Amino acid sequence: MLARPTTPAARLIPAIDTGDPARAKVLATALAPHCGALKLGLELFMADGPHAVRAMAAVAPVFLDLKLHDIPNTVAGAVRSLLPLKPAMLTLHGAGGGAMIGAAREAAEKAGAARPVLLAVTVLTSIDAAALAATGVAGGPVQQVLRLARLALDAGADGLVCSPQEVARIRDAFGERPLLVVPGIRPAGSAAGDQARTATPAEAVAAGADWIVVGRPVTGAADPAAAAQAIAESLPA
Ligand SMILES: O=c1ccn([C@@H]2O[C@H](COP(=O)(O)O)[C@@H](O)[C@H]2O)c(=O)[nH]1
Repeated sequence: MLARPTTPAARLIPAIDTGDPARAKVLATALAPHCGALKLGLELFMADGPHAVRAMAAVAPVFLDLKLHDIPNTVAGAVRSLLPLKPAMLTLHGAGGGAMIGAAREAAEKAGAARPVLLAVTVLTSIDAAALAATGVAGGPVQQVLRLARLALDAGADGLVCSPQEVARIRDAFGERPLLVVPGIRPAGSAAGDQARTATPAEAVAAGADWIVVGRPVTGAADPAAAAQAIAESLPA
């Protein structure tokens, strides 16, 4: 399994969000020397599938963010189908429940020591308190993140995806054991876009994030490698 990062640069996971495989290759090649892993999500996977994963894995560990969410049997099958691609990290949706996460863990164990880190997505970082309430969930984002975190960790998830605004509360409740991967990161002065629960890279790491996921502030910069380096340099040692 991918080990916890030990240097500031290794904490950074740029999100390679593009449907253009050629652009993805350019970004991955430029950013690989400045990060701990590269995130490949739905946009690129829908466009280029397993080929994109193999191409990215040739330059850096791959955080495959597909947010699997289905009945346990189907998610276990999806995990088995993904294992030959050797993703370093893989996301499941925490709202899929304990049986789904347990089935995913059992399927992932087939890869032995090389299995991917299994991360449960809690409450998407684009969702604010009002949007969460509109889905019928009682309590605010922090309460729901802690509820889903307990369920996921008890069911066999290695860690969680949460916003920087819940990191300290998760550390208080669950200690150092869960691996925390944190999107919703915005360097000072950068546009929030559709992200609702945000913090700066340094704030997220100071709160206890293991990895930070940064997409547009890096990939939309004139020099993505320089933007990644600047973020790494802003992090506590
Ligand atoms: O709750 C979540 C889960 C995943 N993401 C992903 O992270 C990146 C963030 O990109 P930005 O451009 O920095 O906003 C993106 O790939 C999301 O799919 C998330 O933002 N929030």
